This record gives sequence, C-alpha cells and structure tokens, in this order.
Amino acid sequence: MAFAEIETNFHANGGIDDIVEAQRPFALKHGVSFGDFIQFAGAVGVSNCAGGPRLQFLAGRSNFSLPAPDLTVPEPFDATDKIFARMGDAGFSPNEVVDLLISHSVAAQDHVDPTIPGTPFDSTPGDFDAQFFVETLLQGTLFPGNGSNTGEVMSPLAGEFRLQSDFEIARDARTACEWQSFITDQNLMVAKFESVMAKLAVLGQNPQDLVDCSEIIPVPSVAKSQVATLPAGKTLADIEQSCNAVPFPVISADPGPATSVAPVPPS
Ligand code: HEM
Ligand SMILES: [Ca+2]
Repeated sequence: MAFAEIETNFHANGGIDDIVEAQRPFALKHGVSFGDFIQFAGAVGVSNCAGGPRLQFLAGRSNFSLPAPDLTVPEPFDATDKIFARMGDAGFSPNEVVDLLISHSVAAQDHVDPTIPGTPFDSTPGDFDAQFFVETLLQGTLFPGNGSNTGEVMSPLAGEFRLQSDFEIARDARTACEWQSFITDQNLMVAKFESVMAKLAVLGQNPQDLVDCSEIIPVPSVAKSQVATLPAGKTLADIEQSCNAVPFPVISADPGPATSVAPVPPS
C-alpha cells in the first residue's frame, strides 16, 4: 500500500491494485498505519463469511517500511519445493502453508485466465468451509476458460478454477494429510486458520508492542455443517486420495444433476 507504484507491477501481485487503491484512503483518513489497516480489513472481511474465523486483531504497527524486492511472492506455477522454501524463509512449515491456503475457500481468480474473471477456487466462495479441500482432490476434467494459462490445471467442475500450486500441495506427501484433515472437521480448520493468521499478522513485529483490539472484530455466523460434501454428480471414485496415513473419509454427495459454479460478482 505504501509502495503500490512499485509492487503492484510485480507479476505475482497481479490484481492486488484494486483493493490497495480502495483501502488506502481509509488508512490515510484515519491516521492508521497501512499494516494495521490491512490486518483489520482482512479480519473484518473473513468474519463476513458464513462459518468464518474470528481473527485476532493487534494494532500499533509502525508506518515505516521499504519496498519489497520482486520475485519473493509464490506464483501458482512454482514447484512446491520452491513455495515451501520461500514460505520456510518466513517461518512457515509446509503444513502451515496448507493452513494459510484455507483462505482459498473464499477466493476467486481474475488474472490467471483473464477471459473468465471472478472464477472461484471452490463451489462455495461465500462460505468459509472445507469444500476447497474436497474439490481440489477430485480428478480434473476440464478447463473453465481458455485453458492455456501457466499456473492453471484442469478442474473438476464447470465454472471452477484450479491453481497448479493448490493441485500439487493437495497431493504432496508432506502436506496431503493436513489437507485431508479439514474435510470432516470445520472447527479444526477454523482453529488452524486463526492460529496461522495470528502468526502471519505479527511477522516482523514485536507482539509486546501491539495492543489487542480483537473485540472490535465481528463474530461470524456459524458454519452450516462440520463436514464437506462431494459436489452433485461426483462419487468417492473421483477422489485422488493422497494421504498415505489416513483413508479418505466417507462423505455424502449433494443430490441432483452436476451443476456449474457461478462467477463471483465484481466488487
Ligand atoms: C502458497 C502460495 C499461494 C499461491 C501460489 C497463491 C496464488 C493465488 C492466485 C494466482 C490467485 C488469483 C489471483 C487473481 O488472478 O486475481 C489467488 C487468489 C487469492 N489468494 Fe492466494 N496464493 C497463495 C497463498 C495465499 C495465502 C497465504 C493467502 C492468505 C492467507 C491467499 C489468499 C488469497 C485470496 C483471498 C485470493 C482471492 C482474491 C479475490 O478473490 O479477489 N493466498 N491466490
Ligand atoms: Ca468455500
């Protein structure tokens, strides 16, 4: 937000300019540091999703910073080894990368395939649920758009987008069991996200110097279900089970004919 004219030009930051420009005036108007504002807006944002987390919010980050160097943010076409190494530099284990990727349950792409903006990563982009962890393990059968994009692999549902990085991390021996563990345990998923986001939020900060303002973050509505489902038209035979230690859970399929996933409306 401080160096948008530099950092939004980095390829890995594609699309982030919209939200940066929307939020900056609020931070400036209220005299809040950009770091605090981003953390606050993120916590309020996910609290709007059904079943979402109530993230801790600590205030008091300084507004002193320097532009980041390019090529440090993971790309969807990067190998898992590279993504884990980069995230490891910041102190996150491979399983904590999975915990951070819970965010892709409420996410959509605009720029990997620019012909289909708003194409979500799971069938429930408004719900903070574990559908993402089931649907990324289904066999890929189609490209929702033009299908010729680096960082994209085939998805299982019309209208759903699959990043190569999500596909690979779901199947990597280091992370497949963490990935599968959320499918039948919404509470575990939310608890892991709250904990890893608390870690992310204080990177480079001394938490002792920050003030806990978590009580201003809204309480999200409760989750519709603790257990994810197979999308209509899919069976357990379509799952590419990847955790060697634990069998894939028996989950039910949604009734009805196979449907396609609607795009997320522009914000
Ligand atoms: C592990 C490495 C990661 C990769 C390679 C990755 C890649 C991507 C890509 C390519 C998009 C689509 C961008 C666009 O086309 O507009 C995206 C969207 C998104 N990502 Fe990630 N991501 C990663 C980690 C994370 C983390 C750690 C978070 C947050 C904790 C996150 C949260 C999101 C959200 C919320 C969106 C959707 C934005 C929207 O709907 O407008 N991602 N990600
Ligand atoms: Ca979802």
